[in-house]
Amino acid sequence: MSWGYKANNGPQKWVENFPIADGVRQSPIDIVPGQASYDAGLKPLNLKYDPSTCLDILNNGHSVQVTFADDTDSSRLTDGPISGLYRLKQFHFHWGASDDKGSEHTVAGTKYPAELHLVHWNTKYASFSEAASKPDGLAVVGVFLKIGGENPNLQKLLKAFDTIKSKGKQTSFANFDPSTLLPGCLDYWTYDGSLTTPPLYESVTWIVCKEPITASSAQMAKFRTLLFSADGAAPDCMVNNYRPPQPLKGRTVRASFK
Ligand SMILES: C[C@@H](NC(=O)c1ccc(Cl)c(S(N)(=O)=O)c1)c1ccccc1O
Ligand SMILES: [Zn+2]
Repeated sequence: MSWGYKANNGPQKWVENFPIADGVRQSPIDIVPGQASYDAGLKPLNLKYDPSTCLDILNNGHSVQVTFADDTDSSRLTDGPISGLYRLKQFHFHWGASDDKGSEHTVAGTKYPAELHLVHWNTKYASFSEAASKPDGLAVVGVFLKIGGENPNLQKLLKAFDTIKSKGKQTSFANFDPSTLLPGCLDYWTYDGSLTTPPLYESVTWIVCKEPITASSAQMAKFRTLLFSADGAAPDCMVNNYRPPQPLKGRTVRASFK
């Protein structure tokens, strides 16, 4: 049986096939603002995305993912806590069965209804898959979603959901600008962590934005119409696809803001 988010294959069981689940730099974590240390040396994030690199949107059986052409530097992240240039590979979300949970990172114990992850890989390596297992291989920008007014930029994504309801469904998705999903203020916390899904590689520089973006409760309900299950199988709602916070194990969380 493959990994998932249920009692019999979920986060508490992942260590059986992925022993690094008990590693020293696992993600997500609970971010405690009062314990983060302000670092004046941290640069502002420099994100530049080219909508023409947007390729398609897919239900990978664990989340909904939008993938990008990463054969050029036209959608990339520089500065912030990283050195060098990291190319955008994909973005995806994690969310709950109800509006009171769903994010992977938490802030002083507070759970948000969802969390967006923009996954970038270090161009000192030849590809995403080569970078994914290196300690400085990946940089993920995390953005919390909170319940508020309808988010028109999210609406473009949600409209595609009916065509990718079940696992393995994919459809072309062009000219989407992921910067429309970023908050106005790019203050962030940063720490060394891991993929939050198997294979849980400890290869991620996490960059978690302090300011959430909004989604309406109806938009959150749309995420919950997606299925973990493939066409023809018993429908299994895609909800609670989040890993809970992991032990900090002595790591420092830095803040880009006072
Ligand atoms: C669910 C999906 N995971 C990723 O693609 C993924 C990749 C990199 C990062 Cl950094 C993250 S994360 N959540 O830490 O931002 C998630 C997945 C994993 C394995 C096999 C198939 C599959 O679809
Ligand atoms: Zn993720």
